[in-house]
Amino acid sequence: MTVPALSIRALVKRFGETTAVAGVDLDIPAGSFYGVVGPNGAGKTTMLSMATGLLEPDHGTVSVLGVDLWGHPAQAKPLLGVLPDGLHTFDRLTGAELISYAARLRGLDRETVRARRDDLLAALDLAEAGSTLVMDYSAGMTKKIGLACALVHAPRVLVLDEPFEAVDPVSAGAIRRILAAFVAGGGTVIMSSHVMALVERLCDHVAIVGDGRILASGPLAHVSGGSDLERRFVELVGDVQDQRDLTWLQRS
Ligand SMILES: Nc1ncnc2c1ncn2[C@@H]1O[C@H](COP(=O)(O)OP(=O)(O)OP(=O)(O)O)[C@@H](O)[C@H]1O
Repeated sequence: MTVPALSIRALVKRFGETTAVAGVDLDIPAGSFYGVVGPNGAGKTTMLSMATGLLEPDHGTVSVLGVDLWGHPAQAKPLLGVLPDGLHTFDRLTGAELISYAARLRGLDRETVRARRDDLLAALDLAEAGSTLVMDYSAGMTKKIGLACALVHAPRVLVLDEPFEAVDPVSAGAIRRILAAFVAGGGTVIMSSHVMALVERLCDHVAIVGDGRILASGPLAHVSGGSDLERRFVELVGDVQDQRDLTWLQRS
């Protein structure tokens, strides 16, 4: 069997009384486009943060293409490209400077940095915004520059927290094309999203997370079980329990 892109074992994270991730085991096949879905507060961001070296687990292991992430971070991290949730970045740099900075940190030479920076700015429709400070970017532009930084060193595995959030439809199309080409070229994409239709359209595998656990995982058709993903999602995580009518919103 080929080595999984990401292999998560017995992963646990607690914040005080809250168990955000409650013992997760998950294998993400290399070459897959893997969706991670779940209700608000299910533990997706916490799980992906631990799976990418941003947050230390209380317990458990993570391997990236067979390399122990927390044991050998210097070998494992270059394999990853990460778009974290709520990117906190050096926003007093311009977009172009930020990409160059990310690329230089990864040890790319100046000529490669310049060429890739220009390619990414053009492909993500940020060429004009390249000389604008990131602090003046819209939410969607900030997402796109974060994605450019995640891609610039040509990683093998991309882990993206809500990559389409706040992104306009034209830019979303560009991102979809970039990600599809990345997977077609042998890369692996792992993406969290709340948009079921998007996951159904893009992903070939999916995991449904609830209460810090994996409720279902595997090929999309298998998890959806002949139904649509949204229905399966609600079946597994449950609907809003108190569905009271906000009658005071009605004028007559
Ligand atoms: N730094 C933190 N300190 C305390 N509690 C936290 C922290 N980060 C996450 N949590 C808690 O852990 C749980 C899981 O949060 P997490 O952000 O991982 O969920 P999520 O599935 O990404 O949610 P969403 O879909 O809303 O982004 C929540 O109960 C949250 O309140």
